[in-house]
Amino acid sequence: MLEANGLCCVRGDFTVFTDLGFSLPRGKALVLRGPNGSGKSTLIKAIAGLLPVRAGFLAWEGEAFTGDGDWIAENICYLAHKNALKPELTVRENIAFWARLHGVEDGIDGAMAALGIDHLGDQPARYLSSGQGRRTALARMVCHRGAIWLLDEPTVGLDQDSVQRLSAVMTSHLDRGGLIVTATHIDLGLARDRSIVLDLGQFSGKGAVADDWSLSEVWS
Ligand SMILES: Nc1ncnc2c1ncn2[C@@H]1O[C@H](COP(=O)(O)OP(=O)(O)OP(=O)(O)O)[C@@H](O)[C@H]1O
Repeated sequence: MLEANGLCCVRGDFTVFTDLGFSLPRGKALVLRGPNGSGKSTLIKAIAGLLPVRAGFLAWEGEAFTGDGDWIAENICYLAHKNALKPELTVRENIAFWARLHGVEDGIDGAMAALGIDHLGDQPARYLSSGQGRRTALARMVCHRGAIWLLDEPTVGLDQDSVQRLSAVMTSHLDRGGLIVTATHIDLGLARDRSIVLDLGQFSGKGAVADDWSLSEVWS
């Protein structure tokens, strides 16, 4: 269970959101919606430990986040707007590097097949198209053993087939007991009972609560 209670995040002198709360059980995705600038990336970065929280707290399995780097590396898989691939390494080498770092080394072939990039294994990352680069970053993510996936606009550059592959990969992660927080402007194709929508646009600066749970359900 990932929980946020009374969260307030500030960028510069701008309060992005205040009093934001949610409770996300394993097996579910929290889908962040809202217009540009409403705070989706800010919330994801705060969960990833990359931005300080001005007020409130985050908790995992009942324990408040401490910001410990080893814990974050082990439990949180963060995909930002940029793919962060090493351009001189091949697709396979990029994925293998990540898999060695995060502990799932036997999943490389399966991850490449799941994202439809098995034919690109020997291609240096600097020669990938935009969508191929994104698919490589997503395959790398599949090799992370962490339960918490943070995906900031994961579909950027993806064609329709790749979006379906991403949806399948996300569903598998949820089936394994993982959970996902993702910002997106498009429908990811997740089953309705697997996702909870949090619209930051309605609540930025005023407090935000997942729209299909009542307050008492969130905190009971
Ligand atoms: N370093 C910064 N200093 C000051 N304000 C910032 C900084 N970074 C972001 N902001 C502001 O914080 C607010 C939230 O930005 P954020 O990137 O979280 O929005 P978003 O919902 O992810 O937007 P988008 O849909 O465009 O990706 C915006 O108003 C933005 O201008």
